[in-house]
Amino acid sequence: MQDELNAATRDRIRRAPKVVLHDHLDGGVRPETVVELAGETGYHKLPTTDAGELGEWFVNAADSGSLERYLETFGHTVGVMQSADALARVAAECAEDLAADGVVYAEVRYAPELFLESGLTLPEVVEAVQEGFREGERRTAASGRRIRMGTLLCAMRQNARSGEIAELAVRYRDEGVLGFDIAGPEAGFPPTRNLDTFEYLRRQNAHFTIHAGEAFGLPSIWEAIQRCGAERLGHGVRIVDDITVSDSGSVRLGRLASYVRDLRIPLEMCPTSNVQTGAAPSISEHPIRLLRSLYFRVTVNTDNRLMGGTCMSREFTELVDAFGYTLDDLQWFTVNAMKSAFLPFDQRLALINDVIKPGYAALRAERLFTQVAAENPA
Ligand SMILES: O=c1[nH]cnc2c1ncn2[C@@H]1O[C@H](CO)[C@@H](O)[C@H]1O
Ligand SMILES: [Zn+2]
Repeated sequence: MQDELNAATRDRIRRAPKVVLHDHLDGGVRPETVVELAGETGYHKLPTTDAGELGEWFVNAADSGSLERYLETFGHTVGVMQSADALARVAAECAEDLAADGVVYAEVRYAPELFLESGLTLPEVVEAVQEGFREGERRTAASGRRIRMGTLLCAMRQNARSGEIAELAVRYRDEGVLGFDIAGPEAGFPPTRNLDTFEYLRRQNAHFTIHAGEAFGLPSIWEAIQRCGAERLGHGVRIVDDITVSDSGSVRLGRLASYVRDLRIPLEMCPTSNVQTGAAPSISEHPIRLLRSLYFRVTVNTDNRLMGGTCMSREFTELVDAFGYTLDDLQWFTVNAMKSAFLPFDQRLALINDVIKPGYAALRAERLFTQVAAENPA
């Protein structure tokens, strides 16, 4: 009976309240929208103008085994998002799509510096996206669902604009920008290139996460935490390199892995994306299983819904199929994510107690009543 109540079926996964902390705006555009915006803006470089084919093209091209080649696919989404209207549309649709998948709280990130090709300024980019997220929240509410959107601004590791982007994040902190991130190719661009930026953010009491331990190993995670002061790790999968599991099954954590676990540093894990970039060999061999079993602060995320052909429900489904996770596990990941959000503490607590826990409880209880109904047919 307990198993029955706790079973994570496809339908329940979709309806369960979910939280995503690591989702890129320019990695989650609807293929139809890419095609339409390309037509409107005269962007001629798309490999096809058939939306179905384009969606498949993104997934296949991103399935490259290399982060650098994975990132090349963003040229097409970034290319069609160069106007305020395009940015607002993509942001509104992002909120709607996440909400339709049962996401109740999302932190979505993007790099403002990539959207200046047609003359927008950095503040204009941020304002357009914020307006789009607000519109998406309104449309979602009108459809009877609820989603709360937060924004993270990324600086690109290969560019030298992180100071400016951090200032932008601080300037818009009361308008829904909750934090900062460093994204882009990891190898050759250590986060310590931006030490001044991180010091500035700490002086401002601002939040930041860093993509680390995805395409590069432990030194990158160590730098992100100990030299830069990252509160969360984007991916962080390579932390397993500091964990030894003996043949008998006993586990030894190195000092960095212990530190990450002891301080409850959130790992923004993105299973599908990690397989696509070669950071993990397959879902069934993904380090998330070991890290979850050791009670690291693991969260589950989409990274790029377009490039991964994915959504939160699909990420959860893959994990349920691979590891036999139940609703209890999915609730644990979701509460972990909500605890780790850059939203103020009182609001995080309210979302956990008033939305997430009751949502999972209702799913378990439903099964209880169908059972009773089946035993006592009218
Ligand atoms: O998994 C990732 N690792 C590193 N960088 C990424 C990943 N996914 C997307 N981006 C980069 O972040 C930028 C801002 O959204 C994207 O344009 C892409 O270049
Ligand atoms: Zn990412």
